[in-house]
Amino acid sequence: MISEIELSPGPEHLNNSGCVIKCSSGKGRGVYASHSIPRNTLIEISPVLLFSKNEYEEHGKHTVLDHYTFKWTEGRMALALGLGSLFNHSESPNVSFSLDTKNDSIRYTTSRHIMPGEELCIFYGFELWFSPTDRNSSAVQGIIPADDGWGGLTAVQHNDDRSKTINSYDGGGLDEIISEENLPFTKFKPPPEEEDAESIRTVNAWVALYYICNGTCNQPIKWLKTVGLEGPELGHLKRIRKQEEKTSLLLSTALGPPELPHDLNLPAPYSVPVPASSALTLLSLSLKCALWPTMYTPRRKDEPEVWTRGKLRWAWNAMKRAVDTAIMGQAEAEELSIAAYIPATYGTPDDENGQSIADSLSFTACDSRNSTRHPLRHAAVNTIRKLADYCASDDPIKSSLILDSSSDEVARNGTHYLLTNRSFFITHEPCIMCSMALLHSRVKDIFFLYPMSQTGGCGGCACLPALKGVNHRFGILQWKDFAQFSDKDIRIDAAVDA
Ligand SMILES: C[S@@+](CC[C@H](N)C(=O)[O-])C[C@H]1O[C@@H](n2cnc3c(N)ncnc32)[C@H](O)[C@@H]1O
Repeated sequence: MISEIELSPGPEHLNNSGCVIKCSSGKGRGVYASHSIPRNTLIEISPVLLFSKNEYEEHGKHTVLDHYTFKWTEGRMALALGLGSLFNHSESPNVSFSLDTKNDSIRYTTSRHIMPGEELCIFYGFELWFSPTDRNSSAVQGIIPADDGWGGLTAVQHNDDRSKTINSYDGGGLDEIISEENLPFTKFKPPPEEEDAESIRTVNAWVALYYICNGTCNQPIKWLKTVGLEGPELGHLKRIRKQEEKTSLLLSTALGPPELPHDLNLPAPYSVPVPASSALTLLSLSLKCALWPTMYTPRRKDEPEVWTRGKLRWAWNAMKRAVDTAIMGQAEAEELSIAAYIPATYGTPDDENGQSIADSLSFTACDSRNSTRHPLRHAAVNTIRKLADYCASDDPIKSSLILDSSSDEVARNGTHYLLTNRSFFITHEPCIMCSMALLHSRVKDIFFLYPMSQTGGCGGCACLPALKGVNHRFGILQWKDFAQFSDKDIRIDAAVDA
């Protein structure tokens, strides 16, 4: 790493974010930070020089320009002026870029905190024309970095694969509703919901009971609101039960009783069975409320999810991303060709500065059990783990993971789980272990391409969300036509756990 003193001050200061040009070992010139730069800083806006498709095909692509140009709209190619052409490629980029086609420029923003002297790199895409110096462990660990979705600095492709992998939902109105029979996937039909007293699942929870003195004593309720006992596991239950002059407080599901404040003079807590999930029908509501007041979150059985063209475009891109990641993992690290992708929720809004936060909220990983010699490093688990690591970080935008906490789905499943309200895309039907990990993470739905009849946990050899005793249901959607994503065959042995 180059020190701050070596880099500044000096004639290399080319922009006011303190980015300088230096020689980058084995890569030619590169862009470096002369001082630390916070995450999400716009460090460069490069105007572009545009080449028409013909001009580029006939001339540009036969020159060195082909190593510098970005794919633009309408088949055009763009050469970034300013610093834009000098960002080198990395598989763990620290800068993301967005094409501003209205203003004919490219905007470069740091995707994490940058240390002084660090090289600033972007991700060019999966198809490189050179051997990158930093090609190393990232693919091997099942960690594939974020792509800006534009394919990066690659030349226009003419091969058949590209024509086959065009998103057929591109173009047309985003809000156009696509009818059920024209959806590109089939939906697994879950069994009926619990309806009788026997099928209600419970968990034991600690409760404190007290008597209201003169109807005014609500300190215990105030204490409960501030004490931080509210875990996601109790999100489907009301915290207070009032029965005439008695009030009971729902405290926690911890193994041992929680400690109560001495000054409130509450009696020792006791443990009672409470419903393990919210009520989906009125019958189930009355049965569950007899145990403890429970939230009513009816599943709108007769109203299937509405799919618009825009949402299908989003889903198609997400599935394509999983397929590309699988192909890359197989090619680069001889992994099994299985990969998963968790996209940001459809319609994720930009931040207050108009910057997209979707990339920061998206996670992808391929299977890495071969390279790591770790039998549990499946693609689904690797991807969930990346999301979990992100949730454990101090990133200020991570609260955006829960985009609509008022939705039925969030209310039903609790707001604090890793995959609450999130869709999960995976190339192969996940095995029982991965399906259980997804269930525990409260995934909203799972999309896959290849069914795994001998090992799958989403209808193949078992169907986890349909099992009696599990406390969450998720949607299962199998894409009908896998050839649309790639002409490469990424099927795996039927006996393998995906
Ligand atoms: C857009 S230019 C980047 C600036 C370039 N280094 C220069 O000095 O002009 C792309 C070229 O940089 C080199 N390059 C970029 N990233 C690299 C990497 N990770 N490893 C090796 N070479 C890289 C390749 O030669 C590539 O064709």
